[in-house]
Amino acid sequence: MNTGEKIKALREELHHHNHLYYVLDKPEISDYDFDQKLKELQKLEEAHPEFHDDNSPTLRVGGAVTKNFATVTHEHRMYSLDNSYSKEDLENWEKRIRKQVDGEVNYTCELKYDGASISLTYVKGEFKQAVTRGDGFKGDDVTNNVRTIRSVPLKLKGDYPEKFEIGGEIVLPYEGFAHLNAARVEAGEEPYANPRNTASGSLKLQDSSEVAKRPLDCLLYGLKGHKLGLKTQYESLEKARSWGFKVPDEAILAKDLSEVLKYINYWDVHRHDLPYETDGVVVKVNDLHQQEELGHTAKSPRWAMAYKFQAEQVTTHLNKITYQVGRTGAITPVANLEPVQLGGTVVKRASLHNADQIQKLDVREGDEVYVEKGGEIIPKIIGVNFKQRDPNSKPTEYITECPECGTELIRNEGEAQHYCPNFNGCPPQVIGRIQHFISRKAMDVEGLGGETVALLVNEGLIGNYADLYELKKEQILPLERMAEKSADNLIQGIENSKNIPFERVLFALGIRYVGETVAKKLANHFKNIEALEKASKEELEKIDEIGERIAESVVEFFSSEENVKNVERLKGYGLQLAISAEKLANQTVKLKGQTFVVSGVFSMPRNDLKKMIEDNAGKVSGSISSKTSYVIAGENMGPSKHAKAENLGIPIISEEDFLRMLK
Ligand SMILES: NC(=O)c1ccc[n+]([C@@H]2O[C@H](COP(=O)([O-])OP(=O)(O)OC[C@H]3O[C@@H](n4cnc5c(N)ncnc54)[C@H](O)[C@@H]3O)[C@@H](O)[C@H]2O)c1
Ligand SMILES: [Zn+2]
Repeated sequence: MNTGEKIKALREELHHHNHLYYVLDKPEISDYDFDQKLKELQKLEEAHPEFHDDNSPTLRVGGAVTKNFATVTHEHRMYSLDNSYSKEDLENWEKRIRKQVDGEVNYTCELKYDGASISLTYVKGEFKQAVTRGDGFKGDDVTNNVRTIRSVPLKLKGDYPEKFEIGGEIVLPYEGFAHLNAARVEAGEEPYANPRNTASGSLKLQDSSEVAKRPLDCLLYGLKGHKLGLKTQYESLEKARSWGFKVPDEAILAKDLSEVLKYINYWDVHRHDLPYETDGVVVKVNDLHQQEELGHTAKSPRWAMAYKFQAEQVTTHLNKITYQVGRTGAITPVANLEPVQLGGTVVKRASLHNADQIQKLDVREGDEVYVEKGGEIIPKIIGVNFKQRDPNSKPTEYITECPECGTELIRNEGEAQHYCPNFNGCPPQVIGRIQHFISRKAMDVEGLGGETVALLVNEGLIGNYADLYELKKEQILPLERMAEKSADNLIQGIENSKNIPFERVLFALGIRYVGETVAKKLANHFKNIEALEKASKEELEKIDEIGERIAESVVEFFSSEENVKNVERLKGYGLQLAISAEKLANQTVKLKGQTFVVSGVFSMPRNDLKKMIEDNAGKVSGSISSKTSYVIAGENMGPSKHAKAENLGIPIISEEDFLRMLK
């Protein structure tokens, strides 16, 4: 095939897949494969401009009008987005932008909602019309269908403009999707393949009362109109939200590309915690003037770029669901899979998180499941291939007893996780708690690792962390792989841990919900373990940022005789169970009741500054709000923070001003 024929064939192939995807909602290849083919075509076209064609899929928005609805010409054209898959792609995009606009460029980062593109028109605060993207110039009038979606406001509140359009995405959240499919399977109908295509298909149903039965949602992201009086994309999101639109608040303002990348990396890992599908992040030049300067290509705005997550996804068979018991007794359901190659490793197990997740996805033993890997975390099951479900399969019944010790499981109200309450008798809890105790951020016992802890417990040499301090060299020498030197190191490591400060000992105790930060708070507040032991739930709850859940957990911990005995023993061995005199001397309550936001670069490390605030009973907060007492500004403080503080009338002080406050 020569190049011309190759280009022609690719175009035809892509037209065909566009039709399957946008019109029939039944794609036959993955999005990734589609995008690769599109990229290939793009490259060929760039290298061979002689084959230019205005109708090429590289130059046109992929959809079409369906003729099943009234056709509406868009007043404001609707565009697609350019895609990037790597840091380099984004950097190149940024370079291009910088050449075209003057001044500083900030970005709004939003999630890329995976559904069907829609434009809503509002006049005098009332919902008037909803039109699909279609081919970008014209779309289908689906007003009656969209009216049935509860999150689409029919009447707006606040100071909205007289007339405007707002762009958004109609999505089908996971939970609704699973329900919908379960009902279909039960009724002997074919289940839907994925939420995106189902959302898009639902929108095109002829009977609005059918649409009303689909739990669709509408997420909005872009205002269009004349004289809206807006300056930035971020501001327009806030405004739209204030008028009553569902604008997800995961969006952030990023001052440069490194912040953009941070956002991307975060959501690449955390996107599965969202109730709906996202396939990436959309980065937009924040300033609307700059956006205007940059303009559009035939297909996409130049001021925006989608970053698509690499969805490394496979399907495999779920053989069995088993349950793991963690050190705090929390139960995690685990999917045992038919081994499958994914992202360079063989995956055999995937987390199912908790009972809600199993229910949400409606996962059952024997299902074909979609497994995905994001970042460093263990793979997740993100859905079920309902088409291949055995019609006789039964919903998963969650266990009621601990798989390790047989104790009846507990699930507190409002909590996702079940747990085993047999704190001191459940083997994985006993081992896990000691492993946590010796870990680096806790007692940091050198020469002792997690496997040795398990060995010591299984050999009956220790049963809790206090027992560590009774260990003798002669006892551990006979253990497997233990030599003279490693035994000495172990004993020395345990001895050295007696100098670890109180707050870390408190963290090491492994009280549920008492993480590093909470441990620090409690240590600073109570100063010693006796005071903490005596504290009532009410007293604990009075402390800043200590909620009911933590307070209950602390009280519960000290209500166990066994725990109190262990703590007494630790005290007896000489562990630090009170704040040191030296540290006490540096503490005051001078900043009590005051909240500080620290921003910029200072003469001392920022963490030291924060520690000084906390040591003097002040509070550190990450973002400026009306509750902020002072903003301590260092060099290079971000302009948006500066503006926000000024707007709210919050005093901005220097490092020297702050130090003077402490004098
Ligand atoms: N598998 C297939 O056969 C097949 C066929 C055609 C298209 N596709 C997929 O569809 C993609 C093309 O679709 P497209 O043209 O809609 O582009 P796109 O989905 O890559 O991006 C553009 C759309 O993103 C949406 N969007 C979601 N969140 C947004 C936000 N916060 N801000 C702005 N826009 C947001 C908008 O509706 C916009 O129209 C392809 O890259 C491919 O992945 C797949
Ligand atoms: Zn148990």
